[in-house]
Amino acid sequence: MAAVQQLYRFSGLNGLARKISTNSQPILYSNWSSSCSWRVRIALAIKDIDYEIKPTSLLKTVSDNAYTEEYRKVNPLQKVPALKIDGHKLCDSVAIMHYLEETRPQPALLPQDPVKRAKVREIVELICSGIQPLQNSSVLELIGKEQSLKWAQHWIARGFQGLEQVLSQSAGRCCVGDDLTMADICLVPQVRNARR
Ligand SMILES: O=C(O)/C=C/C(=O)CC(=O)CC(=O)O
Repeated sequence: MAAVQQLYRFSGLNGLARKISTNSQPILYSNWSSSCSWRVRIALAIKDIDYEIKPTSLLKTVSDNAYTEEYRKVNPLQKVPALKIDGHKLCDSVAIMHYLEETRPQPALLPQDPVKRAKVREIVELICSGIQPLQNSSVLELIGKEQSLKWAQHWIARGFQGLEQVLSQSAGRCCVGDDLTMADICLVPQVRNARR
């Protein structure tokens, strides 16, 4: 699908190579394996916002990890992503995407049409509330090794079955019509989660 290829180009997986420059540049606390961090990297790339990336490990044994007291001041839930931008500190990938959309409207990540906007939000919600939180690493750790694969597969399969039904009505080249939106930004990292 052309849109998916486009998103991979936008993914910022090569974000580590981004140069660190002035203080006024946004700072993204991100982890390569975090699908939520990936959403924000895609949004920043689509909107052509240059930023500094702070790789934030999810392993307590590695320095610059998310479980330090220092990072707790950045994100009280000690999750990635977090974005420092315009003198503010923002957490939660969906809230960050909306902030970017409202402060830097072009290229738009939401359609103009209210029905299409609602559909984008429905898909975002389906993925970001209905799938991703149920299969993220902190939840799977609590479920335990024996049950975690079955658990993750169950919620991912259930979510994608619902999603496919929604997309059969809404999609063109992208999730809603032919233009890239927040829905596509959330879909691609979730597909990667499902495959791994
Ligand atoms: O910012 C969010 O929307 C949610 C973040 C998380 O749940 C942490 C995380 O990185 C989980 C993941 O993407 O694998």
